Amino acid sequence: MTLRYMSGFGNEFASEALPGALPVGQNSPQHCPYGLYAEQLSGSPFTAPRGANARSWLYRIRPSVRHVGRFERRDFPFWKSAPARDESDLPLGPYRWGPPTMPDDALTFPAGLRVMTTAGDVDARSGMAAGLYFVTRSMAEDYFYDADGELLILPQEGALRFVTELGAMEISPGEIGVVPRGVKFKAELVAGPARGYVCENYGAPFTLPDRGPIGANCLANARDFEAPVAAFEDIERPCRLTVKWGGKFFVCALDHSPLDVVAWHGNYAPYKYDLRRFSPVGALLFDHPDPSIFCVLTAPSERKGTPDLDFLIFPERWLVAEHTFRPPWFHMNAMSEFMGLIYGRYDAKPDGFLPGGVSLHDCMLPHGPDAESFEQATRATLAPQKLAGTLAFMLETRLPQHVTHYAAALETLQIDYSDCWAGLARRFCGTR
Ligand SMILES: O=C(O)Cc1cc(O)ccc1O
Ligand SMILES: [Fe+2]
Repeated sequence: MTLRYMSGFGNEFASEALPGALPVGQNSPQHCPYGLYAEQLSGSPFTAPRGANARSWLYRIRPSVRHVGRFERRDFPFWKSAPARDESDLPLGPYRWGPPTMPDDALTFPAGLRVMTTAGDVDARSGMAAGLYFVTRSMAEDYFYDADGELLILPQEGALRFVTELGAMEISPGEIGVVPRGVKFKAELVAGPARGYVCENYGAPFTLPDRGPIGANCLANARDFEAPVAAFEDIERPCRLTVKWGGKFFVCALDHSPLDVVAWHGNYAPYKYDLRRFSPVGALLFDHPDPSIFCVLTAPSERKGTPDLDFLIFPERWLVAEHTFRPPWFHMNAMSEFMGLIYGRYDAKPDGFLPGGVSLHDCMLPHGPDAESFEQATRATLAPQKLAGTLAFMLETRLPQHVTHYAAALETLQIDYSDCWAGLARRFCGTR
C-alpha cells in the first residue's frame, strides 16, 4: 500500500478523505459537512504558549464519547509504568542485554511490548518507559490509545503500519514513528515478524531542539517529518478499544471502528521520520563533542537546558578529527542513558552491543569505550574514516532509570558486561 504524507514538523495541517469534509473558516459549524461530528483533541492545555500549543479538530462519523463503553480492567503484564522502583533485585551497575529471541506466540503491539526501564512518574507527567516490542500479529478490530504519554516507535526488524484516527503511516528499520497521547490506533504487520524499540514519553511532547549557533539548518530538518493524510474506517462490527490510563489498562466493547475521522486540521498528529535524513554536524578539527549534537527530538522539562527526555542518534558519519581520541570518551553523566542499536556496529562497543540489544548507563555510573575500542582508537592512524552502515540511538533522561523484572530476568542479560573495561590496564609511566 502506498501511503501519502504531509511534510513538516508541528505544522497546521489540513486533510480530508472526502472532498469538502473540512468546514471552511470555522471549527464547529451548526451542521458539519456529510453529517460529521466536530471534536477537538487537545494535546496541551488550552492556554499553553503558542509554540507549545497543540490541538487538532477532528470531523468524525461518531464523537469519541460513542467510542467508549463500559470499561473493564485488562492487563498487559510486561507494559510497566513508573514508578516501578522495586521490580528488580539487580545490584547497581551498568547493564547490557543481547537481543532477546523473537517470541513465537501471537503478539499484537500492546501485548508484545516489553518495558525494560522506567523513570519518573506517569501521574506527574514526567519521565518515561523504554524497552522493546515484538509483533507477530496485526491488531484486527482491536484499537488502543495511550492517555499516559506519547509513543516513540523505532523498528529494528520488520515493518509496521500504524493506522490511526488521523491516517496511516508505515515505519521500517531506520525510521521512527510517534503516536501522540490520546490518539487511537491499531498496529498492523506489514513485514514480519516485527521487533524494535519503544519509548513511552510521559512528559511534554517531543519537539525539535534549538540549534543555537548551528543556525537554521541541519540535524533533523522540519520538512523531513511526515504526518499521515486523513483516512477513515467505516466499519460496523464488533470491535474493542483498550486504553492505557494511569499505568493501568481498560478495555471496552464497541460495535464499530473508532478510526472514523473523515477530515482533520491542526498541529497535533502522528508523524514519522527517516533517521537517514538527519544531517549530522560534528568535529571538523579535533576532540569529540558532546552527543547533544545528535539530538533528533527533545521533551523539555520546566528546567532550562534540562530535558525530561532527549532522543539522540549515532548515524553514519565521517570521522576526521586530528590528534583526537575519536570514540566517545570515558564519562559519568547526571542524565541516564538507555541505548539501542538498529543496525551496524557502535564505535565505542564494537562487540557485545548488538542490533536489537540494549545498554543502560544510569545516572552517575561510569562508562565509555571498551578496552578493545580504546586500544584500537589509541593506536589508529587518524585518516578520514567513514562510520558506514551504522545506526545507534540513545534515550537520555534527567531521571534515573529503574530496571523492570522482565529486563532483570532476561536470559540475554550480559552479567559480565563491566568486564569489557577490565582490560584497561594501568598505563601511567611516570614520564610524558
Ligand atoms: O555512552 C555512550 O556511548 C553515548 C555517548 C556517546 C558520545 O559520543 C558521547 C557521550 C555519550 O554518552
Ligand atoms: Fe554515555
